[in-house]
Amino acid sequence: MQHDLELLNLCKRYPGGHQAVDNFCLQARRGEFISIVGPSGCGKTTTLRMLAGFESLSSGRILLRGQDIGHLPPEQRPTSTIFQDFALFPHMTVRENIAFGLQVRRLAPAAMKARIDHMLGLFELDAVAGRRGSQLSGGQRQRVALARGLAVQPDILLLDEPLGALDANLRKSIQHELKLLQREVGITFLFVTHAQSEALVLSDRVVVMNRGRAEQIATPHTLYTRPATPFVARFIGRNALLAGRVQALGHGVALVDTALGLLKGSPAENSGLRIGDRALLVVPSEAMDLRAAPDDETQAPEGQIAGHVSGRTYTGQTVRLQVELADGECLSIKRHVDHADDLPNAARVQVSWPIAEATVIPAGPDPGSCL
Ligand SMILES: Nc1ncnc2c1ncn2[C@@H]1O[C@H](COP(=O)(O)OP(=O)(O)OP(=O)(O)O)[C@@H](O)[C@H]1O
Repeated sequence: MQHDLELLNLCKRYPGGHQAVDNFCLQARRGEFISIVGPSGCGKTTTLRMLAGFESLSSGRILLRGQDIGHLPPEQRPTSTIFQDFALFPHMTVRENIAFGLQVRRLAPAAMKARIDHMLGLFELDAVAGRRGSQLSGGQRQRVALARGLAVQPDILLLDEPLGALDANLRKSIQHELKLLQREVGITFLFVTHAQSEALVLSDRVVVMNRGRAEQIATPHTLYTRPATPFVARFIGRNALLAGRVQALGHGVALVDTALGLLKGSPAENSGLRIGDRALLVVPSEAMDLRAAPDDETQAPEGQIAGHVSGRTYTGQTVRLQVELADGECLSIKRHVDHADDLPNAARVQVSWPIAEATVIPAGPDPGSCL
């Protein structure tokens, strides 16, 4: 199958030697909504700018439907970019802003008018078509930016934190519109965001970037349930990470010898784990079950861990109980507010999880993130 977009071993080394993007690879299907998330400075914007042509590649290739576009100037690439500040021309009207890219592409006047009218209708901007960019609300400016980006009928829409400047309510409603729009126009979206939850809600797949590299590219569900690296396990969702060594492997189960006893999980696919390897058992907070320890049990049964409740935070219908373990580590476990008082502070508890819902991954090098 030919991919819509292929990024092959993209590298960017800025003058001065900083490696901002390091062998970044991604293949996207036509119409996919892909987000790139990662800590500040990990190379998200640089990747997007290389795609748009605003930044040169140090090495690597960008293929669009098989054609190498990596060395074309921005105006010759079939991409549109929407930036966080929307970059509208404040002195131009909404209509003129949308017309801009079409004029650059020298569209015939009749075709241009038809295209602009269609965009004004699609984004419900007819009523403000004559207003200047400086006279619009945040939401309207965002819609003009989208209309301007899509008017040129790009093959790929690149979005760099396009919702970052909006307040929380507007952001939610525009998120929804963006998803509907993407389905309607059917083109590939590449979306850079700091907001992990936004990426997980909107995307077909998410790229988790760290230090210029794609650590894992997967569906939101897989990232949550099967993180492939220690960085992803720390960055996505709320996971407990228990360090140890693999003691046994077989039948889809890995037995890990940890400071808290022998614990079980499911080895990550293609992890190459072997007996004796240093490993992390990753247990999602949602998978953890908590119960009071029976008085006559001083140690947790095999496969479970013992601790005591050391604090709680109420968040509406749910409570997060902090559970301190024997090694001093703390877990945060969600519980319905109705069951929170069953386990008062200082109560001795046992924590268990379904083996299939915990993932065992290689411990890897020490964790780190971009500075
Ligand atoms: N023009 C430049 N010259 C030198 N270094 C740069 C330049 N632009 C970015 N960098 C560096 O490259 C790295 C990646 O930057 P980039 O803007 O791609 O990160 P990011 O993941 O988008 O960050 P943020 O989430 O903070 O926007 C950073 O360390 C940054 O300081």
